[in-house]
Amino acid sequence: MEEKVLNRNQAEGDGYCFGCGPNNPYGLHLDFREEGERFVTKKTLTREYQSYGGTVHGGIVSTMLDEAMGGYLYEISGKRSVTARMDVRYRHPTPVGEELTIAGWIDSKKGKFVKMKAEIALPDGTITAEGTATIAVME
Ligand SMILES: CCCCCCCCCCCCCC(=O)SCCNC(=O)CCNC(=O)[C@H](O)C(C)(C)COP(=O)(O)OP(=O)(O)OC[C@H]1O[C@@H](n2cnc3c(N)ncnc32)[C@H](O)[C@@H]1OP(=O)(O)O
Repeated sequence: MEEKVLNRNQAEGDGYCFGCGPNNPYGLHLDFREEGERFVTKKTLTREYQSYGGTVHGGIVSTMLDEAMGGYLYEISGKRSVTARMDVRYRHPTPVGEELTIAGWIDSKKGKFVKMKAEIALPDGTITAEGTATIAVME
């Protein structure tokens, strides 16, 4: 499948996005690629990002889902895309120290609002968290 390499340094700002900015020393450095009609990356988190022992903090889980959705729209539109509403279903604990596959995709569009979906999967295919969001694509 064709894979487009994205250069976030060309994006607005200074590369300090907490989710994807390459220059933020405290950021997650999520490096998404467009794969077909999905925005996908893999990430293994260390225990600096945990809540209960061995489990990724729920806020970080939400951030990764948010990034997969808002970041995708920003990437394909070139316009600032802000999250207006977001819902997360935490199905299973998301473990630290295991490779996570994070993916986002478009569900539907209505005017400037785009409904998005996202998920986090373990190597065995278990979905640990699902996100839905309404993202506003700004003019
Ligand atoms: C290296 C550099 C990289 C660059 C960075 C890449 C980053 C990528 C990161 C990406 C990931 C990180 C992403 C982030 O972290 S984005 C940061 C977090 N999000 C925000 O800060 C967004 C803040 N909110 C707003 O700016 C506005 O509220 C928006 C723009 C959303 C709407 O403002 P607007 O002025 O248009 O509307 P309004 O608020 O006056 O409301 C007016 C009407 O609009 C309708 N309406 C409104 N909302 C919804 C909705 N949810 N569903 C359905 N309808 C909705 C509704 O009819 C409403 O009327 P009422 O029903 O209220 O009467």
